[in-house]
Amino acid sequence: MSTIARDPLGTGRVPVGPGMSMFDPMFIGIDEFGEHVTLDVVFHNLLIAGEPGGGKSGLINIAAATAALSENTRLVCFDAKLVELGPWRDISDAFVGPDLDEAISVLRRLLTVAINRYQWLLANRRRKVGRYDGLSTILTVIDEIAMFSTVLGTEAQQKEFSTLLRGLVSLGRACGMPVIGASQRTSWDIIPASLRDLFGYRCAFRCTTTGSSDVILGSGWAELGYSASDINPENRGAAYLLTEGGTPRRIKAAYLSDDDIYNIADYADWMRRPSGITVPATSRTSEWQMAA
Ligand SMILES: Nc1ncnc2c1ncn2[C@@H]1O[C@H](COP(=O)(O)OP(=O)(O)OP(=O)(O)O)[C@@H](O)[C@H]1O
Repeated sequence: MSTIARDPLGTGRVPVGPGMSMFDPMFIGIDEFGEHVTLDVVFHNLLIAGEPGGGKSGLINIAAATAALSENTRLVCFDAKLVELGPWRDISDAFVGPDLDEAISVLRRLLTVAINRYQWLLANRRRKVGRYDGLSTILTVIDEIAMFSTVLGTEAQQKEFSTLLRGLVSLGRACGMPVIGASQRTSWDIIPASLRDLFGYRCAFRCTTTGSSDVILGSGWAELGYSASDINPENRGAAYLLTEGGTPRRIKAAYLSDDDIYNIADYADWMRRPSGITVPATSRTSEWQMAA
């Protein structure tokens, strides 16, 4: 009789390592023709915005789940509400709740890692990291940017957070440190064009006005007929996705229920233990190594 060492999903079977990589296309849903929609997240930042209940957290969790199951990938989560990204806290290198001091300190550390990686790239005569460099992908996921940039802390701290975030979004993409940021509020003060334009991928879930849709996708798209205000409020998970150089595309994001999310998070946690079947990222540590 075979013995199952550990079976977090309670399926009675030994799970097989998924062998996923952040360098592979990340599946996020289907388009209006039923075709798979995938993103190249390692080299692009993703901005997700739209009115409450549109489906932002669903997409964020798809990305977090992919990262959690991918080899050599680390997660850094910012979630002032705690519960949206909470399932991933045990496998995150850092999980920041409603604490702006901590948010600033974690962003500073991420920027230091990014700068060290550029020094490494320069020393190795390279312009961006590759799949076989051995450097981990560090995915930073921020749910509700506005909580950190306008609600918590003092004005000076909020400004510092916004500056550091802009720095990470500008630096991260070539050194394997992409950022996925979400916002419920779709106004210029929360998503200024100078920040938005650093996101190569922009996903607009249902918005109330054409103006707020343009804040996410970019000025002029609503006039050309691409406005997330056209999305039926009942059609949750529907969005316009703009990828670099393209025109916005109607998509329906994939969706994971809360049970799915916790099952994947438990499985990822088990897989990441040294005794698991694979060890996707070097073990969790409170101090990131210089370029790992
Ligand atoms: N892709 C999807 N397919 C089907 N249903 C979805 C999808 N995404 C979201 N939903 C439904 O819509 C509800 C709200 O989704 P979600 O929490 O992701 O919205 P949100 O935009 O993050 O809201 P908030 O800003 O309040 O956090 C979900 O509980 C789910 O029932």
